[in-house]
Amino acid sequence: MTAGSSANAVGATHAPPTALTIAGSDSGGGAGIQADLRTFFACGVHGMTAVTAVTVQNSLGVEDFAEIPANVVTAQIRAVTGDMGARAAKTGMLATAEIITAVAKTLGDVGIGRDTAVPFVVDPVAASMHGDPLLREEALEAIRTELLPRATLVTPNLDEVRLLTGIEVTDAASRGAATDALLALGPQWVLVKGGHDTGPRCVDLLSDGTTHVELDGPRHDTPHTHGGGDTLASAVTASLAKGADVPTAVREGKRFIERCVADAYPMGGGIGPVSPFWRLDTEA
Ligand SMILES: Nc1ncnc2c1ncn2[C@@H]1O[C@H](COP(=O)(O)OP(=O)(O)O)[C@@H](O)[C@H]1O
Ligand SMILES: Cc1ncc(COP(=O)(O)OP(=O)(O)O)c(N)n1
Repeated sequence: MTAGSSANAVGATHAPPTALTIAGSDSGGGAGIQADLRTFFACGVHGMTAVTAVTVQNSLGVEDFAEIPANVVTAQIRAVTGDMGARAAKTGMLATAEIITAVAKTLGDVGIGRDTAVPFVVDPVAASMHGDPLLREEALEAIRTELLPRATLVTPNLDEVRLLTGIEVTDAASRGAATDALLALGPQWVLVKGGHDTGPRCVDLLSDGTTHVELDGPRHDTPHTHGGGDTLASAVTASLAKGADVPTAVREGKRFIERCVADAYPMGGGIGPVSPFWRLDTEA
C-alpha cells in the first residue's frame, strides 16, 4: 500500500506557509529561536531554524554563549530552503562577522532578500535587555555593509539605531535623521521601534523614504518584556510569509506584540517573557 492510500489516511491537504529564522537559542525559552518558533506557531506558520549560537541564559541575563561554525549555519539554511522552501525569513542574534558574511552570501545564493520573491527581515540584535552582548564588536560593520543591503525590512530598537548610525534618537528630527541614515545602508524599509522610549505610548515608525507609517499603541505597565523584539520581528515575518505587504505585515505585527506584552508573565527571578499564548487561547 502506498502512503496515503488507506481509507484511514489522515492529514491536512494544504501545508501552512513556511518561515525561516536564523538566530540564537535562548535556554530560558523567552527570546531568540524559541520566541520565533512560538510566534510562528501562534501565527499559523511552519517555522524552520538555522541556529547561529547557543546562549546560556535565564530571566536574570546571559551568562555565556558559544557560536555555531559558519558553515554549519549556512548548511542549515540550504537544507531547509532546498527541500521545504521559505516564504519569508528573518535574522536575530548572529554573533560574529564570519556568520553574518556567510549568511548574507547564502541568502543571496538561495534567492532570499529585498528585490526577490522572498522577503527578509533583519532584527539587528546586539545585546540582551540586561546589556549582555550578543554580537562581537567587529560584527556591526558586517551588519551595515553585508546584511542591510539585502534586507526587505530592518527593525532596530533605539540602542541598535545608535550603534548602527551613531545617532541618538531624542525627538522627531533625530528619529527622521536616523531613519534616513539606516535607509542609506540599503534596506527597503526601516522600522524604528519605540519600546525604549519614555511616555505613555509606544510608537514605532515605519518608512521606506516615501511612505511613513506611525504605529502607535499603549505602553503596558509591566517589567516582563523579554523577547519583545524577536516576537515582533517574527510576527511580521509570519505575515509576510502569508503574503502581506510590508506596511500590512508591520501593522499586524504591532497588534500582535501589543497583546503579547499585555499577557507577559513572570518567570524566574528576573524579567519574564512576552506571551503569544493569547492567540491560541482566543482561538481555542
Ligand atoms: N511596555 C510596552 N507596552 C507595549 N508595547 C511595548 C512595550 N515595550 C515594548 N513594546 C513594543 O514591543 C516591540 C519591541 O520594542 P522594543 O522594546 O523597542 O524592542 P527590543 O525588544 O528589540 O528591545 C515594539 O513594537 C514596541 O513598541
Ligand atoms: C538568543 C537571544 N536572541 C535575542 C535576544 C534579544 O531578544 P529581544 O527580543 O531583544 O529581547 P530582550 O533581550 O530585549 O529581552 C536574546 N536575549 N537572546
